Amino acid sequence: MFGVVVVGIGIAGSVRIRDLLNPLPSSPSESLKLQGFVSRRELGECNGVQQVSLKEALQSNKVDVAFICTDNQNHEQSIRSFLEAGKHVLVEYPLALSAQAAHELWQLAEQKGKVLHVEHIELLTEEFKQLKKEVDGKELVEGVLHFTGGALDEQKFGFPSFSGIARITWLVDLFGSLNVTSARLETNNDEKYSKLTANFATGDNRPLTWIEERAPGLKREKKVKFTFKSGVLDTFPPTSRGAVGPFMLDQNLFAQKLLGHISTEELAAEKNRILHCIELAEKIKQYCQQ
Ligand SMILES: NC(=O)C1=CN([C@@H]2O[C@H](COP(=O)(O)OP(=O)(O)OC[C@H]3O[C@@H](n4cnc5c(N)ncnc54)[C@H](O)[C@@H]3O)[C@@H](O)[C@H]2O)C=CC1
Ligand SMILES: C=CC1=C(C)/C(=C/c2[nH]c(/C=C3N=C(/C=C4\NC(=O)C(C)=C4C=C)C(C)=C\3CCC(=O)O)c(CCC(=O)O)c2C)NC1=O
Repeated sequence: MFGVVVVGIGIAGSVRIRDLLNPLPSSPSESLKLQGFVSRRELGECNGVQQVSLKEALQSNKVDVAFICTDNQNHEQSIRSFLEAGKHVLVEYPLALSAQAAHELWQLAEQKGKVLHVEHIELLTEEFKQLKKEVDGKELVEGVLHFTGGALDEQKFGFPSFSGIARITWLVDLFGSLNVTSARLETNNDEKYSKLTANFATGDNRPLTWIEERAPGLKREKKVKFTFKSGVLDTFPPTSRGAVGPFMLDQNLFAQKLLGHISTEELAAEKNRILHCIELAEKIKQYCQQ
């Protein structure tokens, strides 16, 4: 059994508590036991789970694992503290808000011999799995991924290439390692509007464009237009709702890592993808600030 604390009780943290309290029968998640949660607010109790202080969570020998579900700007500090205290860590993406911090945190986890898992529900949705099937085996000519969504506070969630890292992860998972060729950010502070445009080249030197557009009230939506030698893909293939939600799938994967059931090859591939995506986010930020 691994004792767990959840840190940060917003949307993601609440889903984590729900899923920890209701593990799928006979799934790896049954080896996780929720011991408490950490919040800056005085919540006392949440679904029968006790609030604990950050200090208690770090020091308690009943806690083996921390789920970090706070705003992005807090991830680095929280991960560092829990790893230093000898705990395994699951963190909601993005791992950190700079490539350097990401590398340091990974090094620390390895030094401490602890699992550092970066949630990646964007790869675990039925929508993405179907898209990946469609794309598999096709030869890309050029492509665009356009995301729209509500405004995010940059103070809390970081530069848009980091808060939007799930879109980079999609492109890397579909088309392999990428290079950033240019990027720009347009903003209108009065309207809390931001539009990031990043241009990539694939390993075969094919162009990919990512647009991340955010403003209050903008609907959370993704559009793709992938031109292949064999034709254009510009609608998402139809999907049925998966039997198990993406956060639960991610939690099961994490539990399998704790149990030592994931191969070293798979772990290394995941680490490479995560660090590669963070490096792309960093390069995009640099281009935008030039
Ligand atoms: N909402 C979602 O569907 C998904 C969220 N994520 C990630 O999950 C993280 C949280 O996102 P949301 O839950 O959507 O945001 P949110 O704003 O609803 O929740 C963040 C919570 O963390 C708390 N918090 C911040 N600093 C803290 C600290 N030092 N100690 C304790 N609590 C602290 C805030 O008060 C807030 O309640 C982000 O990293 C986000 O990228 C990732 C995938 C999906
Ligand atoms: C309803 C309001 C709503 C909010 C405020 C919300 C926030 C939100 N959703 C995210 C990702 C995500 N959110 C979801 C899914 C959900 N997340 C949910 O809160 C719910 C209800 C679902 C529905 C099943 C998924 C699958 C991702 C991964 C990225 C993606 O594929 O879009 C992220 C991480 C950053 C990002 O990739 O944009 C945030 C902050 N999502 C929402 O849907």
